[in-house]
Amino acid sequence: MAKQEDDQPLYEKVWFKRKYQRVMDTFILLLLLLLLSYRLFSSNNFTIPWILAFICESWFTFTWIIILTTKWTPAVTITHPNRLFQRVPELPRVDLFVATADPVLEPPIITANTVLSLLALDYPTNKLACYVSDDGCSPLTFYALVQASKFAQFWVPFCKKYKIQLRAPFSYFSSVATIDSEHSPEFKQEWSRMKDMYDNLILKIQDVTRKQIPLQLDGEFTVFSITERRNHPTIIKVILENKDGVSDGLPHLVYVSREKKPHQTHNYKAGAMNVLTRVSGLMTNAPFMLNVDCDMVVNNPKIVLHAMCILLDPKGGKEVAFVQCFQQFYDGIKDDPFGNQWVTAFEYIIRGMAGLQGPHYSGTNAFHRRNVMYGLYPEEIEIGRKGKLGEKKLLAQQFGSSKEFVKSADRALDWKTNFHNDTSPSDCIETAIQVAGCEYECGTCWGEKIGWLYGSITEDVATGLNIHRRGWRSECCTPDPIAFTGCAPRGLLSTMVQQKRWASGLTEVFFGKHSPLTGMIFGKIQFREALSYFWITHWGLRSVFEVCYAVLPAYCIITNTNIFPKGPGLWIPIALLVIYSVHTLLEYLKIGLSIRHWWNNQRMTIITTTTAWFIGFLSAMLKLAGISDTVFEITQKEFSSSDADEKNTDAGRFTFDESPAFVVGTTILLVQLAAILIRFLRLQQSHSGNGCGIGELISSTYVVVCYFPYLKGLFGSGKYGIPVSTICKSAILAFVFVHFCRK
Ligand SMILES: O=c1ccn([C@@H]2O[C@H](COP(=O)(O)OP(=O)(O)O[C@H]3O[C@H](CO)[C@@H](O)[C@H](O)[C@H]3O)[C@@H](O)[C@H]2O)c(=O)[nH]1
Ligand SMILES: [Mn+2]
Repeated sequence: MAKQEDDQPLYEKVWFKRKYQRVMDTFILLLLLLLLSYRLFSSNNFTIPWILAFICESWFTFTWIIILTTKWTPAVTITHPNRLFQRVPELPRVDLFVATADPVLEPPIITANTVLSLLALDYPTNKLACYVSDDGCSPLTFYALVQASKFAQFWVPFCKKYKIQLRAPFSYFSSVATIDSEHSPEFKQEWSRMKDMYDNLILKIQDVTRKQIPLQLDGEFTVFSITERRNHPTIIKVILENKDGVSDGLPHLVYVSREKKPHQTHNYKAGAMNVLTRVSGLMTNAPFMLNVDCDMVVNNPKIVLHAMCILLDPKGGKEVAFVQCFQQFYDGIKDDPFGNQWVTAFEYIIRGMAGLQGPHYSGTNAFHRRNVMYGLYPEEIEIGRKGKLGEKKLLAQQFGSSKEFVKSADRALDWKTNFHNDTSPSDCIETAIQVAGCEYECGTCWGEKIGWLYGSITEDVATGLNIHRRGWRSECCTPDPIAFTGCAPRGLLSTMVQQKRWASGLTEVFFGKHSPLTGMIFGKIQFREALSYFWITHWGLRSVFEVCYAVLPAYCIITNTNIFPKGPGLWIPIALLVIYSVHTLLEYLKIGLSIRHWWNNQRMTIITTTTAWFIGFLSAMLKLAGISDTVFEITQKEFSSSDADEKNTDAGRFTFDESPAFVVGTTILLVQLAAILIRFLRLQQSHSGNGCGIGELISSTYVVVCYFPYLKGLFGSGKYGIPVSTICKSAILAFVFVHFCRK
């Protein structure tokens, strides 16, 4: 019996078929091919718009093939944490990384909650260490963490004693706002005490944030009195230290604000992660690292155990470089008005990738192997790095000049999961300050071959791609309840900032030296995996085709030409639109989403690709041309206490500002409106025979329907209206376009 248990795997991977989906996807592909061949063989119609339409549709067909192969063989992983204790004599250490960068866009109370939820994980506390990177170098964030650590002394035991699931206090207290009589008096008493303490914590943090009580920069805080955000020495503070190594105490908690100098590039989040990797390498050197964004709170306290099932599995585990949990949100607005919750993308695309070489790394909610981050290849598993590159001199060239760090890296590169340092964090502060300096990486492999990669503001995709390129696999971990939840952008403006950043970052990857294509040809990215990476990284480029396809019908109406067939041929694009819509709608309904959710997402796909992605693409092009650099603009996170929600009755309404993305959108809308107007006033140029038909009118109207929130914005006021300057710019552009068409 015991023997049998020994043989049971720690996790299973189950591939499944979505037959109906396969049929529909294939059918849509056939329709696309039919449309393309119709275009090829209708020789009477080789006009410029016709050829442009053909090029765009070829591109769409190509991306459809990619989506189809990505979705073809989805898989789920089932983990068995209860077997872990029988199979693994000693659980390995895990270092927990949290990144924050701006105390205004990322309120410290959010970071404090994330940290509290991590400190309270169901895992031996002497095996955990939590490192917070603060790129904002903010005394407020530090203050919030210090206060949170005091609260943690009570909060963590409370959570563990009563097996609380939600261990970020704000999510717990908003789900359990009052307690009823069925609980024991003891629990009630402790609950009230916790609630009071937490309310007190919020008050304290809010008071200093709103500057009602000035933060005294003395004692622990003195270092902050001489700092500027972009010009300051490294600050490392050990806030909590589990000196006795007890398994039911509190984990270490370390605050790190890496050195910044005004003219030194700091590589945004990737740079921050690399500093945490080195600092933690000196302090705890855990074989595994979990990284989360400051807003991603733990939703399933057993998540580390689930992830360890995959990473420690004797068979599968050795090929798996990282375990990715889905990005899900606790404050998503109903029916996803801005299309930033990605529910279907995870369900269909990422699960699809999970059935191939594995999901891409999405920047947060991922467990990494330290030695893989240090550049290890799967072949080096058994021998470790020692055999080949073990020489200390070589290691120092790659990892930098700190002897202590090189030693720790050397140990990490040995394929063992139970290595660790015996020193305690506060013993290594001086060496840690050295490795967090902004010149430490000069001349080393950091950001190139080691750690999080530089050069793209979507460092996550680049880094994951590089790991897959070396032949590693990755795995999804989707336990029930879900692992982490975070803030989804709550408005159109922050959504646009995020989407623009992704589009430019992904374009950088697409055209960079670590593109999916080179990864496949020169590396070990499998063919279908490379295709799905192609899909992720082509977002910026896709916008060019989408913008082109959106203005083509308007062009045709104005010039009285056509891109769609007439007569029976017109049924091909109509059938495509209808079947595609019904099929995607069913995909939404099948996983419990509403029709409204589906429509919002359809609409936002058109709006986002033609605006934010287009601008993102252009800025990546400027970077590639060496004209300007791309900047990591942080997404705003809002701390949603219940009263803020009440005020926020208009959540989901579109708001606008003067950003260039809105100029593009407004121009596209005005061009369609102008075209439709021209058509109804019968101002079109007359043509013999081949004039514009109903197909173009339908398309143009469809674009207007998708852009309806913009139409409302034209007449809206305040933040709900498109700024006059934007309307003027767009009107001029639209006028130039119409004029150009009519010439
Ligand atoms: O200079 C910087 C900039 C950002 N961050 C942190 O990076 C994280 C992600 O930034 P956020 O603005 O929340 O980006 P999202 O749009 O939510 O990010 C998604 O996309 C990013 C890549 O574009 C990934 O890094 C993220 O993990 C992923 O969640 C946050 O914790 C920031 O504090 C830093 O530490 N330093
Ligand atoms: Mn985020």
